[in-house]
Amino acid sequence: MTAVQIDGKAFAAKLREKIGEKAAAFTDKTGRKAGLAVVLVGEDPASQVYVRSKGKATVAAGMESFEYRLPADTPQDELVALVRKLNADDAVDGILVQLPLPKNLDEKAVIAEIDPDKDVDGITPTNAGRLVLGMDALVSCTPLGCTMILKDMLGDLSGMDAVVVGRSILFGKPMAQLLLAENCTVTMAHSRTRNLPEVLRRADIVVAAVGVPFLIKGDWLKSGAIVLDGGINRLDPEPGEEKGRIVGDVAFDEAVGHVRAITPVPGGVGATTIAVLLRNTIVAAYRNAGLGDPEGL
Ligand SMILES: Nc1nc(=O)c2c([nH]1)NC[C@@H]1CN(c3ccc(C(=O)N[C@@H](CCC(=O)O)C(=O)O)cc3)C=[N+]21
Ligand SMILES: [Mg+2]
Repeated sequence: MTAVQIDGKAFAAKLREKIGEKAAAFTDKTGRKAGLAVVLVGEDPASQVYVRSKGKATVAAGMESFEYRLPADTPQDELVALVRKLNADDAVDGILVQLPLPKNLDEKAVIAEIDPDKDVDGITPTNAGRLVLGMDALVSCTPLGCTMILKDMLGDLSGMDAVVVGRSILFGKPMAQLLLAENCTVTMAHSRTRNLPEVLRRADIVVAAVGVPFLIKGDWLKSGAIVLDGGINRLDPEPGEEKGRIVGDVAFDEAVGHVRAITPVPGGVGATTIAVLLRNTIVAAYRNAGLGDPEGL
């Protein structure tokens, strides 16, 4: 079997078109653009890839982008003060603090400061709780994008065996909740899982984001599997390359000849993540402006 390559860029482009319309309508109704604030502390490589794609996409969608780049040794109280300032700023509808934070910072304490109504990553205790309880919530962009891709491809996911590889607050945990809500049988695998190939063997759906290049081998996957690769790993540069290539967590070249469908890296899940971030920002902007939910997103 040769897999369908899922075109994350095309999926994202369709979503961005709808978002652009909502953003324009928001500006008509309120007299200002919806705004997204991004805070990057230090130099995490995956975060740098994200920030680069994000600023451009935000402006292209008719929204405003506010970027804060802070040194890795920024003190806790300064970062908290910035988050509080953004919480209070009416021009800011969404706040994204890039994770992981440098080790000298208390990540949980920073996250708890974010206004849940501006929490476009869905990582505050309020939004995480609301997701688990099946209430309306802002939900982390990568897992929400993966769910949108799966539903677009398959329609009903009921009864499917899904394996989520990774258990982070941004990816694995919300991903598992979203798949549960779609009536999948969900298994969560992670760095202490004993026999990952065996766990993966029965998966109809594999969703991975752990940050280990090529961790998942082609022959670990069953031939009918649908594979969404959320890994963003920069390899060391090959001779003649200035920067290393960005690759996923799945050995794509092996898997592509084997499974039913797979997302490439780049151009798959990551491309969708950005569009979902804009989606969450416009949803937050509408709700906070008292305009209700924008339709069709
Ligand atoms: N609080 C927080 N929320 C996040 O969602 C978050 C984070 N922290 N920290 C870093 C990771 C990484 N991440 C990416 C999302 C999209 C691309 C992306 O745009 N990828 C494109 C372009 C890649 C390229 O430029 O080559 C693609 O895969 O096609 C990359 C990386 C979000 N993260
Ligand atoms: Mg893990």
